[in-house]
Amino acid sequence: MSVYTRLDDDELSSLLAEYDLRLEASKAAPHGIENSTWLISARDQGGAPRPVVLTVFERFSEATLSPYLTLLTTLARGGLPVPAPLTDRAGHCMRQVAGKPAVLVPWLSGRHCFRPEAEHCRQVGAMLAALHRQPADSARALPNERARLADFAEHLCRLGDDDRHHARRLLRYWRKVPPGDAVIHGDLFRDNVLFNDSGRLTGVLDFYNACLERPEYDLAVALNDWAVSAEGRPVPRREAALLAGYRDAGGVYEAGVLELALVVAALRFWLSRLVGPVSGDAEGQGSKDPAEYSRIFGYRFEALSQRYEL
Ligand SMILES: Nc1ncnc2c1ncn2[C@@H]1O[C@H](COP(=O)(O)OP(=O)(O)O)[C@@H](O)[C@H]1O
Ligand SMILES: N[C@@H](CCOP(=O)(O)O)C(=O)O
Repeated sequence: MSVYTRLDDDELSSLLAEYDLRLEASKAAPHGIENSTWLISARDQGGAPRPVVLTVFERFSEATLSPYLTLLTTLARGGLPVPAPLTDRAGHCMRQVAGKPAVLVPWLSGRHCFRPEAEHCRQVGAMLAALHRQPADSARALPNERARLADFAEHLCRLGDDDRHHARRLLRYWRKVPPGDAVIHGDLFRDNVLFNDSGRLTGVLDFYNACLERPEYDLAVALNDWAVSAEGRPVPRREAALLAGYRDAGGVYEAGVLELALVVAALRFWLSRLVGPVSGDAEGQGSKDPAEYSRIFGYRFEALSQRYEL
C-alpha cells in the first residue's frame, strides 16, 4: 500500500460529486508504489453501485499524464480490459487534487494472482499479443524506455564491480538493437493484472511505463515476474506457457532479441528499485526489494553468457 497524499471523506465526497457519484466507502489500495490510490465504493445518481479508483499522481505533471490517458482510452476502445479515465461533469478526464493531477477510473473486478500457474501465464502472453497489435500512434507521445534506461544507468555505480562491468557490456549490445514500435506495457508484473474467480484475466492496470518498444522487451519484463521462482530462477513451464499464449494469439518475437531483453529488463528493475522511493516516505511499502532483481539479473546474465561471448 502506498498513500502519500491524504484525503478525508469530505474531500473524496466533493471530488466524486463532480462525477455525479456518491461516496459509500473508501480504502487505500493494498499494492502500489509510486502514487496514492484509493479503491472507492460509490453509487450513481440512480443509486446503482459504481466502484471506482482514484489515483493521485505524485510525480507526473498534467502534461506528462495526458498522453497516458489518451492511450488508455484508445486501448479500452480497442477492447482491452484497461481502466479508461472517467470524465467529470465538465467533460475533463483529469482533475487537480491537493495540487496534483488525479484521475478516476472504473474499479475493475478480479484479484491479483501472486502464485501463477501456466494457464495464467498463457493468458498474460495472449493479452500482450493483443496489446502489441494496437496502433503505434496511440503511444507515440510517450517517453521511451531507452531514455528511461539511460537515466537508470547513471546509477550503475551502485552495483558491485563484476555486475557493473557485465551491465555496461550488456547495455552496449542492447543499444545496437533498434527500438521497435509495438505499444508495450513496460511493467506487466503480477500486481498489474487481475483475474476473476474462474481464473480468467479481467484487467490490466498501470500503463504509466507504456511506450513504443520491441515486443521482446515487454515479454522479458513479464517473464521476469510471472515465470521465475521465489529465488528468481526461471521456471520453464510458465515461461513456455506465456510465450505459447503470445504466439497463439498472433504475437511474433525474435528468440535472440528476447534472450538479451531478459537480462536488460532484469537490470532495469534492479536499478529502478535501487533508486525508487523508500518505505517511510509513504504510509506504505515504498519500492520493492532490489535484491530480488539482482538475483534475476544474475541468472539471466549467466544463461546469456553461456550462449554468447559477452
Ligand atoms: N482500476 C483498478 N481496478 C482494480 N484495482 C486497481 C485499479 N487501479 C489500481 N488498483 C489496485 O491498486 C494498486 C495500486 O495501483 P497502481 O496504479 O498500480 O499504483 P502505483 O502506481 O502506486 O503502483 C494496484 O496494484 C491494484 O491492486
Ligand atoms: N513493477 C515495478 C514497480 C513499478 O512501480 P509502480 O508504482 O509503477 O507499480 C517493480 O516491481 O519494481
